Amino acid sequence: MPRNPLRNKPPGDRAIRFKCSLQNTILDVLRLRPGWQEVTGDAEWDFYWCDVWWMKETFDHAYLEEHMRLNHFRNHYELTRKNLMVKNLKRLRRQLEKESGKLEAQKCDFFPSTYELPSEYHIFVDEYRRNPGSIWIMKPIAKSQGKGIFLFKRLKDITDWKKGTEYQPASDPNKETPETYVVSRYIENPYLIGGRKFDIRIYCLITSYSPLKVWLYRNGFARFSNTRFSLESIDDNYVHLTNVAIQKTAPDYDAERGCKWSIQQLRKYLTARHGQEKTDQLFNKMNEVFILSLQSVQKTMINDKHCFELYGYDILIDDNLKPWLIEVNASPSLTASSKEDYTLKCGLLNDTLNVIDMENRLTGKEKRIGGFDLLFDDGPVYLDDALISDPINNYGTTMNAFLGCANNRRENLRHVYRTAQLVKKSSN
Ligand SMILES: Nc1ncnc2c1ncn2[C@@H]1O[C@H](COP(=O)(O)OP(=O)(O)OP(=O)(O)O)[C@@H](O)[C@H]1O
Repeated sequence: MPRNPLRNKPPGDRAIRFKCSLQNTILDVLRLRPGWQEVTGDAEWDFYWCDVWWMKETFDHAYLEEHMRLNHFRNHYELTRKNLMVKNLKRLRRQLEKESGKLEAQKCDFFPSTYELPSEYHIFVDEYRRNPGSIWIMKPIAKSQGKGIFLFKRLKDITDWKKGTEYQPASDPNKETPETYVVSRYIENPYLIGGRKFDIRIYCLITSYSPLKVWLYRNGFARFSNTRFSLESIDDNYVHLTNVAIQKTAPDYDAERGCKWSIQQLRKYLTARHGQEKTDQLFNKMNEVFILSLQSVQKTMINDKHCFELYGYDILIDDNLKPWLIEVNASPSLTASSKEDYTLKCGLLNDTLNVIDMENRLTGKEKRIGGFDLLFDDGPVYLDDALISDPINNYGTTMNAFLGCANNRRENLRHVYRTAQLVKKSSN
């Protein structure tokens, strides 16, 4: 019997040959990995950190040997394209409502009301009219780093924009149809720290969709806006968009400070202000967001044992301590914006490679590998008490939520994961 059922190790004792399409921390990590050797061009490889274009253009024609591993699933975009993510989440909500009732379906209300434009324009207009005075945010589905995003209040802003050059297919001879956008309810009551808005980046590593196996990274970060939050100036992206790509162009941006907090810092702050229980509830709800969103695409994803995916989740917290899913990134930025950021990303990537285990060192029974905790393995994972120690550093385990009430811990967790269990049962 092989020790690890995935049996990644290439035959013989030769080096693990890797290819890498990116020129940032991942390349540094791969180059420093003992026993790994870089190959380029058409050379044969065992491990390829590719870009999403390679998946689209080449994967379907490539023959992959048993031990080869790739960092994307073929149709990763089911979760990472803004319009498809919402379509899949809406479907999950409908399914839960039909099978388990409205109350369970409400557990899926962690994404703001969203419509695809132009295809759902009329449904959006009905919703817009039912919510007079609300603020909406428009985002092109195929762009990132805040490009093309704007906020609006009046329907007229949309009609004017539709007439404008960005939307009109005629402005680009290669475009036959208008660019697809999503329009979402803008979360007008974000949780503020020092008067500033922030969002949270958390990493989840999926090593299989069937069965679903999810690893959660304990070290994420909060990204702050450089400018105090206000709803007066909805045209000011520095106030409303917290992505680093936008914030780093602000005139008073401090590159070394980088407007970032570690998750541990954030957790300490929230615990001091709201107490352990409320903070734990927030982090448990986030775990539920990760699991339900992944379950929403589980059946649609083309599972392939050669593939894994490191998703970057963007979560916004509102002033009621409710987490909102903003988007999921298939290629979360691996470029470091500061020394701390470089350390975090190198740690994340090294631990990712440790979980993928090309070296075939694991038994397959591990629940914690480096900074990763196993969150879901065809069902919620309950870590052994020995792994539960420091509530601040153990954010990802969910167990920490119940320190101090050990007897209730499992019961509470079962409650948190009830919906995930229902989804699993109904998918079988
Ligand atoms: N519905 C919303 N309510 C409030 N703020 C939002 C909402 N959607 C997005 N934002 C803000 O806008 C920023 C950019 O949004 P989003 O991440 O969807 O765009 P993007 O261009 O794909 O960015 P990324 O660089 O993360 O790929 C978020 O970081 C968040 O601060």
